Amino acid sequence: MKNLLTIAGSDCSGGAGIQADLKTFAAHGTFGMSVIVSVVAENTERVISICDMAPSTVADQIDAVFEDIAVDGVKIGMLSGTEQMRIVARKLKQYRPRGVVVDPVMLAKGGCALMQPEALRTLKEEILPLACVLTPNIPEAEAITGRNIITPEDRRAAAKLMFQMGAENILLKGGHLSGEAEDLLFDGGRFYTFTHKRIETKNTHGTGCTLSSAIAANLALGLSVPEAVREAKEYVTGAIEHALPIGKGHGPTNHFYFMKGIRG
Ligand SMILES: Nc1ncnc2c1ncn2[C@@H]1O[C@H](COP(=O)(O)OP(=O)(O)OP(=O)(O)O)[C@@H](O)[C@H]1O
Ligand SMILES: Cc1ncc(COP(=O)(O)O)c(N)n1
Repeated sequence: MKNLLTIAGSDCSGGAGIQADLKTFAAHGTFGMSVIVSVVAENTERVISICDMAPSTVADQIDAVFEDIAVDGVKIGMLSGTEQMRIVARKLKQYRPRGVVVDPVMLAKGGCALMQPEALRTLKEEILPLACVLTPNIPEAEAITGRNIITPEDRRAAAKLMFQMGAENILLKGGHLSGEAEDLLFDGGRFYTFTHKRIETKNTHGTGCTLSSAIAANLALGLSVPEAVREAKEYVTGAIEHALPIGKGHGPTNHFYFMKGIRG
């Protein structure tokens, strides 16, 4: 059994954040653990409030996991502010886990900021270089690189820039493009594309969380980065195809669509 840790925010409505990550880890047959960095009161329609954990509470949770359990992979999601980023960076430098996937979460679907804008510099300087795989969507990549990303050439240039900034592999997600949902991977040498036709649905709450934790699980299970991304793309596509019409807004991805009776 591989042991996977998510360091992220809690989504009480179960569709994104820690909850999506733990469901993804379970669906990959791995043992999921969680360090809660922020408690987000949110649902499929809106974010009501965000309560950040004290940095010492984040540090204690990370210590509790690493002093006791062998960690085979880590996914980092929502880190709301500079202090939370600094403590996570310090602890990961101390424990040096393999296979860290960083999803640089900035906004919820409804547009609410999940990362304070002034934390962008710390994200770039302290979190991004920890990434074995960095998984920005297009607006996140624009914020990180400071460039507009419109054409396919812009996407390749942005990926190269994020590689130079210290991430080992960059997966630039295409959920925000029009047309096909095409994700672009750059490993410092080659580009790979992973494409699926766009699924017409409003139920896309937690797609980015699902994809990044599936990549972390696949890496821990021994796949190479391109294989881990290819399998994770298949997983998230299925989870969107069968997404659940739960709630009044953007319903959640479905992690158990292959199980009898849990269908969208
Ligand atoms: N409507 C869709 N049809 C097919 N694939 C999609 C669709 N929307 C997103 N995806 C895929 O889902 C994955 C997550 O991409 P996306 O760009 O939506 O991430 P994100 O914006 O970070 O997610 P989140 O909204 O959870 O923060 C990518 O592989 C993307 O191509
Ligand atoms: C705690 C938490 N982490 C991440 C997201 C992003 O997911 P989405 O953009 O699908 O709402 C979220 N809404 N909440």
